[in-house]
Amino acid sequence: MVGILALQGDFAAHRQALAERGVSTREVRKPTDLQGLSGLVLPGGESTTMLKLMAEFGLETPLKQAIAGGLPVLATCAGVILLAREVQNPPQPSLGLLDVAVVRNAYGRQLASTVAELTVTAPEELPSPTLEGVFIRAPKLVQVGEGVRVLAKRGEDPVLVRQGAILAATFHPELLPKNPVVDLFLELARRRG
Ligand SMILES: NC(=O)CC[C@H](N)C(=O)O
Repeated sequence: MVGILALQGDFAAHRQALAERGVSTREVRKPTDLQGLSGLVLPGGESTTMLKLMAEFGLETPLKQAIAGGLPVLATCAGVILLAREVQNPPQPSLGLLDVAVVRNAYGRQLASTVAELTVTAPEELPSPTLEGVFIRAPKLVQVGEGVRVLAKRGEDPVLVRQGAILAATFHPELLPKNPVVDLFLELARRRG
């Protein structure tokens, strides 16, 4: 069972992407929803709103514990901002579980949203040399720690990274059919069992 943080944002698109792969999902809104999961999706949306709701629903500490305990995670866009060690533009609190610094809204506003071709830099993790990525008011990773592996880049910018069982994309793999990033996350979740 894969959980999807469903406080705000595009959790329904993730649900759909996983349903297409025959994976059952549970919407996560309260601490008990985290029980018995093999993976967790932190969707895109508005990270500031998600932070507020996380605090309101008492989810912050249990989420932090579950992820620190090795629960495989697919974080997309705002989800990456929630996990980052440092958030800029403007600074805001975060769970600090992923050793990256991010600048919010770094590729321009909603109208500058785009589909870009990405170069895969870890061929043993992703099958094809390129990927498509949908960027919507996306954050930029401006610093990536030593224990964080860059799996794909947009130009020179890292846009898909992995740290242990955390897979983090500044774009939206759930919005394109058959995106291999979702499959890689499911592989991590399967390994966890
Ligand atoms: N598509 C997204 O998730 C955008 C993220 C949003 N701009 C934020 O800062 O929280």
